[in-house]
Amino acid sequence: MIVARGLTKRYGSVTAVDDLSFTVQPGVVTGFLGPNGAGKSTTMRLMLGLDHGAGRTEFDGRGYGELAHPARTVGVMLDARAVHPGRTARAHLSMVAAGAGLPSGRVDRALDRVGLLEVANRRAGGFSLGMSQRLGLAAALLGDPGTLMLDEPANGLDPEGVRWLRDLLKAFAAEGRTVFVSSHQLNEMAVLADALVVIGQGRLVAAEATNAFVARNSRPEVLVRASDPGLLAHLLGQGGLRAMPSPDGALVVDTHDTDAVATIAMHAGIVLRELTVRHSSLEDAFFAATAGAAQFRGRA
Ligand SMILES: Nc1ncnc2c1ncn2[C@@H]1O[C@H](COP(=O)(O)OP(=O)(O)OP(=O)(O)O)[C@@H](O)[C@H]1O
Repeated sequence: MIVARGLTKRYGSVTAVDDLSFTVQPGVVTGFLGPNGAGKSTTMRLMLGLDHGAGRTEFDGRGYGELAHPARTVGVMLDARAVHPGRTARAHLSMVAAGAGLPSGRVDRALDRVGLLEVANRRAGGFSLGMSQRLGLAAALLGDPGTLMLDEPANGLDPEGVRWLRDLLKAFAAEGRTVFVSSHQLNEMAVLADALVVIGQGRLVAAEATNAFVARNSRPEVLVRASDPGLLAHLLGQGGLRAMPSPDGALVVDTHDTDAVATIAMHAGIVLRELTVRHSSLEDAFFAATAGAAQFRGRA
C-alpha cells in the first residue's frame, strides 16, 4: 500500500503540487489522471524523494529512502528515455541490476518478459519509443517488487503492446501487489484501472473506485427514437423531463428512468424504436471533473 500525505512542491511562484494526500491500495490497479501540467510527474518524483518538497509518502509503512531494498520493494519507471543511448538493452539492465544488488540472471528474464530478448544487444539509442518503454518496464520489474509506479507506461506502445501491458499490470495487481500508473489514455484506463487518483492544478480532484468516479461525474441520459419526436419531447417536458433533439432525429432525455419515458410515449400512442440508457465514459467523467482545472486547451 502507498500512503501519500501533504505532498507539496513549488517552482518559484508555481505551486505544482498542492497539499496532495491519497492512498493507493494493493490488489487493484490505480490510475493516476490529470490534464497536462496537473502535477502527476512531479507528484511521482516527490513520492520517491527525487524532488525536494513537503509531505511524506510511505510504501508499506516506510519512506522510499528508508527502504532496505528499494528495487525489490518499488519498481519505478518515470522516464523511459533516461537510458544511455550507446548502451545495449542488456548492458543497461545489467547495470541497473548490479546497482540494486540483484542477480544478473534476472536481466534476460526481464528482457524476455517485455519482449526485448531478441534485441538485447542493440543500442538503446536506436530504440523506438515503444521499445524504450518496454526497456523501462523491464528495469522496473527487475527486482520483482511488491509495488509498481509507472509514469505513462503505455506511451508509444502498439495495440498489442497496450494489451500486453494491461494483462501484465492486472496480473501483477491480482497477486496482491500495488500498481500506481499515470496515463492520458482514458479509454485504456477505463478498462485497466479499478481505482483512480485524479488531480487538477496540483490539487486532488478525486480518489475513488473508477465506477464511482464515472457515476459521480455523469449525467443520466436516455436515448429515444420515436415515431413523433416533437410530440414526445413536448409531453416529456410536461412531465418534467428535459429532452434535447439530436441531429439524427433521436431525443436525449435527462433521466435514466426508461419506464417513465416509455409510459408517456405509450399513453400518447407514440411508437418507440429505441430506448437506451446511455452510460458516460471515463473520458466524459474526466472532462466533467477537471473542467476548471485544465491549464492548456487547444482549439478544434
Ligand atoms: N523543473 C521544473 N521547473 C519549473 N516548473 C516545473 C518543473 N517541472 C514541472 N514544472 C511545472 O509544474 C507543473 C506540473 O508539471 P508536471 O510535469 O508534474 O505535470 P504532469 O501532470 O506530469 O504533466 P503532463 O501530463 O503534461 O506530463 C507544471 O506547471 C510545470 O510547468
